[in-house]
Amino acid sequence: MKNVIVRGYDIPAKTMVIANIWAIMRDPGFWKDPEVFWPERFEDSDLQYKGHDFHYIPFLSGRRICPGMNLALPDGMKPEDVASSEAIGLLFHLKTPLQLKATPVF
Ligand code: HEM
Repeated sequence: MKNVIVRGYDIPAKTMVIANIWAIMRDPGFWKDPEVFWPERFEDSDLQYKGHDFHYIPFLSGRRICPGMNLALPDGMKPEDVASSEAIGLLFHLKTPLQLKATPVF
């Protein structure tokens, strides 16, 4: 590790640098009306969520990227079908087991 300068800022070796993802994903330089909830903005977009488009990183990027990124609800299952109530027992556990659908990335 060594001291570095990033965009004019001196970063001493061993400094913990935390990226402000909240601000990045609301940067008006990249996003039209960034504060507006407007999911349709993604409809005809080429943006990828896989950590290569650095202004759109809901699962982060790099080696600590979310490993659950490619999981989804099984076909035909709706969010309201996910039951989170517990069954009685010594330890609490989900009454209905969670189901996961994995999608290959490569
Ligand atoms: C829409 C759903 C999800 C979103 C937006 C999401 C987002 C994220 C983000 C941003 C991180 C990085 C956090 C950080 O380092 O500060 C992360 C990490 C992680 N996510 Fe997710 N996640 C989602 C679903 C899931 C699911 C379904 C699983 C597991 C079944 C999962 C497992 C993990 C784990 C284990 C990490 C830690 C990875 C590490 O630190 O190396 N996530 N997620």
